[in-house]
Amino acid sequence: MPSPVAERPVGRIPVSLLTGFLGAGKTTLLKQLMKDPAMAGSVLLINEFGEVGIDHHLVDRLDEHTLLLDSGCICCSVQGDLVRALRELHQRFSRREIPALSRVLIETTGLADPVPLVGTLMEERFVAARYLCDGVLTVVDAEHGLDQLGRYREAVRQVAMADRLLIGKGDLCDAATRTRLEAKLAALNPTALRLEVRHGKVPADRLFGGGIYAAAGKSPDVARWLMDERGRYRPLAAPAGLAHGAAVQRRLHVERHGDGVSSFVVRFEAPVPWPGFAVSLGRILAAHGQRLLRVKGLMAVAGDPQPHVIQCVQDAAYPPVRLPAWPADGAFADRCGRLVFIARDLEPAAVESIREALTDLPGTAAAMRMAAARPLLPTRCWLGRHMPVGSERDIELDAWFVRPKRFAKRPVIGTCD
Ligand SMILES: Nc1nc2c(ncn2[C@@H]2O[C@H](COP(=O)(O)OP(=O)(O)OP(=O)(O)O)[C@@H](O)[C@H]2O)c(=O)[nH]1
Repeated sequence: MPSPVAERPVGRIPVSLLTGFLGAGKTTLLKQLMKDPAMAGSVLLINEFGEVGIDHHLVDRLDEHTLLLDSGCICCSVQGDLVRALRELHQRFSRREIPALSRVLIETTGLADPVPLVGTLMEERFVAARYLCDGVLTVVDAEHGLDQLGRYREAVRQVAMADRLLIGKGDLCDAATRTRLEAKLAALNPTALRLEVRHGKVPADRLFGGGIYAAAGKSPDVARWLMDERGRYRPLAAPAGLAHGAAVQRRLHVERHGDGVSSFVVRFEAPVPWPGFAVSLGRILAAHGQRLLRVKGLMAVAGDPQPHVIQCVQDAAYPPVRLPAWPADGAFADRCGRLVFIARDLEPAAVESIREALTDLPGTAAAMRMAAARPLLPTRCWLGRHMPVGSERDIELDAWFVRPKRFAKRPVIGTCD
């Protein structure tokens, strides 16, 4: 019997929102999910915060069924971008330019407020007649989730609106933190099905088919938020000039997220020496981690033709992986490394010092001395002060670990499968 996910829907096309705070593990889940045969015929819409998109390079299925919503924050431009994308998708489907759609899956930015997205799916005339919102899937970072729920309104709404709470990074979280997280999730959303996700692995048939999205059964806040949302976007629907539209979007963005969130990109003209880069990034995370919500990018590393994917959340750096090749188009076609930073309340002087630290990377010997002085950097470059390295040939790289070869036990940086 075919899985319910693969069945051709009668009438409206089901749409699911995949949300979760910055770095929670949405793309990791998407990457796994897209390998599931049950997802055949589904279309992905990927939205990212920040000028340079990374996520779509990490999901293998990059074809006409993966669309980028790359003009900023999806929840603040929902009437424009999302509606336009769904409209075009449906028109292409109606003209038989693309095969039947079994489902649309929208990966939101980590800062997205799901309320306007769900509101639009349920109420925008064109969309609601052709699509149905059948689920909000929220990935929760077991390592940082509690802190994020305490500090960010967006994280609270993502959890409260969920039909499924997908708890990832359980391997990085101690038992006491996990117990407190579970209690917080139960208070915010007692009815959502909670599923454990290990490195993005969860069966597709546990995620979908929950029926039409409804506020009933969720916290009373959910119905109130959806009600408040009604009419909020009317100014955008009015025949307004582009400048006016952008101003309204900017106002909505500040209303939703405050004006302290910023994003900037650091571009690298040449491949970086890994030890100097790892130590410098580790020092940046240690100094600014609380205000750095997310750092991610692709890096060109000296001596390696493959791009390295860099992933950090607050002051945690995750093991880098290699992509098989540089993207052939888009911003990374020039094969220059770029890091996208998303920060909250990071003053301009701090941004400048981050840029400087990454522009002026230390040589390998200096990096080793710096690492020896700070052995607990988030990028754990390790080298005993009394174990001098003769030459770069003596150094082994193992993810963020940089050490003399004679101490290396495990293989070097992994690849993105
Ligand atoms: N140890 C561990 N790491 C994980 C797990 N899930 C995700 N990660 C890592 O967390 C980092 C961020 O994951 P992403 O999937 O990129 O997070 P995201 O939610 O898509 O990030 P944004 O789109 O920037 O909001 C990556 O380095 C992942 O490999 C997990 O279950 N365990």
